[in-house]
Amino acid sequence: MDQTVTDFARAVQDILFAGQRMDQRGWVPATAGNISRKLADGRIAITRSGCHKGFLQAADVITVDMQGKPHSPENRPSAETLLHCQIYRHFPQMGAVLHGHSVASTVLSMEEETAALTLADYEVLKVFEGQTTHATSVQVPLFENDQDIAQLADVVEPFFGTGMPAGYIIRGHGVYVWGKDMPTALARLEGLEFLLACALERRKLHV
Ligand SMILES: CSCCC(=O)C(=O)COP(=O)(O)O
Ligand SMILES: [Zn+2]
Repeated sequence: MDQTVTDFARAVQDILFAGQRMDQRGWVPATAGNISRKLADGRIAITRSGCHKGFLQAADVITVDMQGKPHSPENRPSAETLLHCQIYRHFPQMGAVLHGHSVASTVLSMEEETAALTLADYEVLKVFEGQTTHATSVQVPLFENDQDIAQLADVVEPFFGTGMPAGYIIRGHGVYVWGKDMPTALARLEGLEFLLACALERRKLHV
């Protein structure tokens, strides 16, 4: 079988599996969230816009180029495709991007008045690239939500030069994480969501 077809088929499997895992944890309510995987030929396999990510079918995964243009004009890619493309352009070694809408990321980002959420002294910080100890802190940048995704991408752009270690959060919206492959991206998402849940619980204790 053609390597390209096999690679795409494997990407579809990765994306459907990731959607199920994210749905099991309540991170893709309604039709929220989107998932992508870079293909060996430089195309991006990404979820269609408006489908429930917990019940994806193979037909719900389409391909776009690095500028976010679908290879088949009749396909409507995720409304947030440009944010995925931006990550792949800045981090060519990355192979998967996940976007989820968890309660913790949504609530904490609406409560936090500064420009970043600080996660410090947690053992699970070691899930993020380059982190080797609990005795550290990770800043997760917060960006204002915007229906104009190209405009939102422009706001995020300067932060890629700062070595964002874990990903970022759009206020009142959700998280973006990435990894060299889907298992790594999923581990980062689960690690970040665990830490956000801890932070939310701690805020409840101190009300
Ligand atoms: C119902 S959530 C609103 C859209 C959104 O934020 C999202 O993550 C899903 O958009 P998509 O176009 O990828 O389905
Ligand atoms: Zn979203």
